[in-house]
Amino acid sequence: MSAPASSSPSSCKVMLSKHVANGLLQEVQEGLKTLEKPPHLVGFLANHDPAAVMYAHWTQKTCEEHGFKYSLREVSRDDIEECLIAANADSDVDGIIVYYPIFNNRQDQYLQQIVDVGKDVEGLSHRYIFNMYQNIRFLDPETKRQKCILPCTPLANIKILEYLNIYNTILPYGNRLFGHTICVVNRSEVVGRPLAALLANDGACVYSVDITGVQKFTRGEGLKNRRHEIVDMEGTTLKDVAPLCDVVISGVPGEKYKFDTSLLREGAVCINFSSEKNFGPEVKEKASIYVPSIGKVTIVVLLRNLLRLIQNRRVDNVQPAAATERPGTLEAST
Ligand SMILES: NC(=O)C1=CN([C@@H]2O[C@H](COP(=O)(O)OP(=O)(O)OC[C@H]3O[C@@H](n4cnc5c(N)ncnc54)[C@H](O)[C@@H]3O)[C@@H](O)[C@H]2O)C=CC1
Ligand SMILES: Nc1nc(=O)c2c([nH]1)NC[C@@H]1CN(c3ccc(C(=O)N[C@@H](CCC(=O)O)C(=O)O)cc3)C=[N+]21
Repeated sequence: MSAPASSSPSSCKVMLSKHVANGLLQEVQEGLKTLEKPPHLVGFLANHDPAAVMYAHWTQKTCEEHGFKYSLREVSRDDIEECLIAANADSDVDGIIVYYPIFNNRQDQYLQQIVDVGKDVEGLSHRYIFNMYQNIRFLDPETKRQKCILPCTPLANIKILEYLNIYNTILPYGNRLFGHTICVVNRSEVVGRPLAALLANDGACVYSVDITGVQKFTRGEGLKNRRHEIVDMEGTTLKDVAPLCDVVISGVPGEKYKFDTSLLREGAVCINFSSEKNFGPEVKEKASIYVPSIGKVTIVVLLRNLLRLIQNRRVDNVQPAAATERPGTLEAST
């Protein structure tokens, strides 16, 4: 019996993030083999935010399953500053993650700057954020042996786009998104804005959409600029830009928000990083590929960042004359 011609099954491929996570995990396992002892990640929990508690426990589980040591330190917010200073000085601690929000104001940014650059697994230190926006990829631009740390959720989105071959490896590293038009719905300082900047730095034309409007991030005509520039698109809304995009990435918090899939270009790639489902089931009628969540990749990226910190530290400890060893596998890609 053949299927009725009128209702052929949807041709959308639903891609689960575990496939990307498993590939990255292999890379992480290779890196682990080169170490004498398991890397030690310390998580500081100083709030009762359910999302943070869940993320912490989930990170712990992933660490323990894959040969990393994880310590969760639940502290009062009045003690967090001193605890961070102590962890910076403790040679038993390789990486530090602080779960936010804690004060939910500028004091959180202050705390982000206390974590030692050599232990900052989330790349929240000013130096990493500056280098990211400025499109400076190495801590040592001359010798290119120490890669900068990138924030986990934006980098997880990039790893998914690489897996989906949206990154075109025929093009040189740094230009591989040239020709793509990407919509990012969310412009928070922790995910949406860094993500838009990273994608534009890699050559994409990015429409960054938030509750206040649309901004366009690009490297200019023919990628003439070294880093992205931002233009405010006054009077433009999601309705105008979404149909232009071959990739749509959405991360709006709250269960009420739904991306209007009637705006999607036929065959667009759709990725959701919100903890809620920003795309309804009808997305499959329009999209070519739909990635419903990315959390698993985010956590593996966190572990990869931790290994990179250890690698960077190793390079730091080698005398320049002896520093002829080639960068390891972890430094070979983004
Ligand atoms: N899967 C992962 O690895 C991670 C997921 N998340 C999730 O991502 C979501 C966003 O987190 P944050 O960026 O920290 O939140 P946030 O509240 O700081 O930012 C939300 C952003 O969405 C925009 N927005 C809200 N309503 C909108 C609307 N109707 N139309 C267009 N834009 C709108 C806001 O303007 C803002 O730019 C949450 O669900 C969070 O749980 C966050 C971090 C990691
Ligand atoms: N310094 C810091 N960095 C963070 O990245 C951070 C934080 N603080 N504080 C708390 C929030 C919350 N957060 C989430 C991560 C994954 C999902 C998520 O949705 N994960 C799964 C679904 C979870 C499930 O299995 O049910 C997924 O995307 O597949 C949600 C929320 C990170 N946060």
